[in-house]
Amino acid sequence: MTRPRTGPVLTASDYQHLARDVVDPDVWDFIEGGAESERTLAANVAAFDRVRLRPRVLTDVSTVDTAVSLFGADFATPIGVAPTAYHRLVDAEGEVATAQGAGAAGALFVVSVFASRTLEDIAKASPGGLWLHLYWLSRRDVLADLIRRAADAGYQALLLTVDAPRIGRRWRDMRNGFAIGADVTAVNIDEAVMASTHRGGTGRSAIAEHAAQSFDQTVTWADLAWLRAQTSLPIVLKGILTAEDAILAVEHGVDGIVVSNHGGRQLDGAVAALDALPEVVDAVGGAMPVLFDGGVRRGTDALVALALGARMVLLGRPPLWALAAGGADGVAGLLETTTGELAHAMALTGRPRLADLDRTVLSFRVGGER
Ligand SMILES: Cc1cc2nc3c(=O)[nH]c(=O)nc-3n(C[C@H](O)[C@H](O)[C@H](O)COP(=O)(O)O)c2cc1C
Ligand SMILES: CCCCC(=O)C(=O)O
Repeated sequence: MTRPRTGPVLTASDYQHLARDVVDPDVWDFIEGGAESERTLAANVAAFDRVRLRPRVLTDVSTVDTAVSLFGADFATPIGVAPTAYHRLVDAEGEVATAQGAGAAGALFVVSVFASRTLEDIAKASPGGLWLHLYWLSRRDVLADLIRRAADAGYQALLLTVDAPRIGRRWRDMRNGFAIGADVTAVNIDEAVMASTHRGGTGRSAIAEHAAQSFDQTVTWADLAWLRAQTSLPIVLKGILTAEDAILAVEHGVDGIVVSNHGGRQLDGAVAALDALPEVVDAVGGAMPVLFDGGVRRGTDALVALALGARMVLLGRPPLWALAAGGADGVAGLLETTTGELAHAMALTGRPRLADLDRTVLSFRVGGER
């Protein structure tokens, strides 16, 4: 995609180019990179390029409605912000600015457990809906404390990421000896738990080493009962790619799932997120909302995922590009732009309501389905 160096910022790709000029090269690799050969990272984006749309005509598209509600909260857009760690790596205000931008756009913001601003400061600054993301840390006392703080601060749901019992082998980070700079910390977790994230070294990623030390790799479906007992907030699992696991999620009484391969950062060679979406939606059969992330870069991408049955789509890297390029205004601008593209695509496909979006809008086969 080409872009003028100056001039209006029209697309997510424009924010990406602007961000590249201002972000430290090692941080850029951390953001942009995926696991190993980055095949799944590439597949996520390529999957959208295989899809073409079947527009219907002569429907009244004078009003297009992108509003959606989830767990009793209303959002102006079905395009939200996925959990990503350490926003202060790219902006001094970090997650506070992201929350302001997402809230201004009426979008959901899922705050990473590795946020670099406190949950309370983010909540105070946020005019919109927030969820808290968790990794299953070995220290259950730390988890229980985070869950209590999230509820107290008004977070509306918990999102547990289940595709990262250990962190993917991200060659870029390993080659860079990537570590989190001393000025950026995961302030919501004990410094003692987080100390190793600051210690890089040749051939090693400090983040991966930290996860190996602090994540509980023994966790199974049975442990979800412990989480359920900690909170009355909805619990959403992120990182489901198969019908088998979707059915287990329903059986274990979770409240929602996110179809995701972690933006190609975990299992290299995993199925493209879009290709996994139809089988998961079909397996869930409407029992709970299915969300989606991975490779969404345009409104038409969001439309495709929504048409396959996603209730909401999340963006991972693009909000970081926008935050780096323009702070809170950048994040709001990105979400408003992408939502505008979605609304435009809904009008031009003759489907002015989200409820009108179904698989008849897709002409190419995705994940073995239409
Ligand atoms: C820099 C970065 C940090 C991330 N941190 C987290 C995290 O803390 N927890 C998590 O579940 N996913 C994390 N992710 C994955 C995103 O939530 C999301 O699944 C992925 O980025 C979506 O793909 P996309 O970047 O193509 O939109 C991270 C992704 C990036 C790029
Ligand atoms: C230790 C976890 C780092 C955040 C993460 O999940 C990612 O980089 O994808």
